Amino acid sequence: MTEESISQDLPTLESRSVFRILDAAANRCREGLRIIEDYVRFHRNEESLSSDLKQLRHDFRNYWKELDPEQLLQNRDTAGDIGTAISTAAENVRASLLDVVAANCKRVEESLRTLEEYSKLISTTAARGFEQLRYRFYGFEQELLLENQRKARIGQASVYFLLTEKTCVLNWQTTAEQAITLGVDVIQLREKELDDRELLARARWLRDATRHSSTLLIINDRPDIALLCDADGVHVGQEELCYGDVRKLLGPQKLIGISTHNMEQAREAVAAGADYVGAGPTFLSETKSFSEFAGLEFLRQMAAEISIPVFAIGGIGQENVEEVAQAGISRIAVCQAISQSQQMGRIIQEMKNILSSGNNREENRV
Ligand SMILES: Cc1ncc(COP(=O)(O)OP(=O)(O)O)c(N)n1
Ligand SMILES: Cc1nc(C(=O)O)sc1CCOP(=O)(O)O
Ligand SMILES: [Mg+2]
Repeated sequence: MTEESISQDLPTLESRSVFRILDAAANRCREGLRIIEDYVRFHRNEESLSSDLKQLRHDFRNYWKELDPEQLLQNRDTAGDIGTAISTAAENVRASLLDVVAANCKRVEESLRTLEEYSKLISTTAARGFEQLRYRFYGFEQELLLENQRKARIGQASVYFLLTEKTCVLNWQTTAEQAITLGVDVIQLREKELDDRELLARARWLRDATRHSSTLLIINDRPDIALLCDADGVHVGQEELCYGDVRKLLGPQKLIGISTHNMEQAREAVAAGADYVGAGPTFLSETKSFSEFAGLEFLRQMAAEISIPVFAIGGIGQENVEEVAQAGISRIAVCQAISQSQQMGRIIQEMKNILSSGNNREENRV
């Protein structure tokens, strides 16, 4: 039997069945890919993943053409398909967008396996092609679903603490331990003058201190240190490595935050796939000096447009967090409001209460 004409040796009835199976599997695969692509495009707004999925759909079409689409169509018999009347209760209910995506990931994988197996009767090229697409799609599924888990974790955060030793009134370890115990949602190790070994040792200490807490650990600037200490992610500014390169280093499970100072940078960060953004500087900061301030107006624009978590930053504390909340932002990143505080627990709770007030909550935005 030649590679491309195996089907001519099949009994007619079997050939017809094979074409029906392949036609149904191809439709299931195409439809599942489209559903996932719509989610990435319209909900996640991620250009890179969207174009990767579009390329996979394009490659799928090339292997599908190896199967004699005319034959598939001629042998379609939807009226005679007993499967159209069979469905389970679970198939008709989805609890969340993530459930829709997860269910369609499985639909795509199963249909690619069906195409791979039955194509072996018609075209070895197509069979091998569907096999490779299946392996590629497993990577997409991991990135899609793990990214959702990652985004869910940062999506719950409201108070994010930047830990810099020289700003602490207590020693840095005590400050960190108190902040974690008193409920900061994220702690970021932000040190610019330590040598790499001391920075890594400090990062590992913080990993141990946060491991059994609900506090996420982020490393500022350094994806290498974040990787070595198994941090939850890294935060990079406009001058550090770009999102795509950091994602190559950290893989799909780690959080990547990006600093933004204007709407163009914010849109770029969302399009790249950032898990969250910092937005500032808002007010005069004792920790870092700036020649210009994005201020509250930038926060109002961010609150109105940006779909991923936005952490306002820059000179924010108990005395002005209300203004941040009124601008529509429900998350803050602070350094000295916590590191200089003599009543850390009260400050953290008060800021959380103000940030959780009604008018600035993201879910209340229409
Ligand atoms: C949460 C958060 N937002 C913004 C920044 C600032 O990062 P960057 O612009 O890279 O400046 P440095 O902190 O590196 O001086 C941040 N660190 N965290
Ligand atoms: C590190 C940093 N980045 C900012 C930005 O706007 O990107 S503001 C800032 C300083 C944050 O410290 P504090 O809360 O003590 O002002
Ligand atoms: Mg930086």
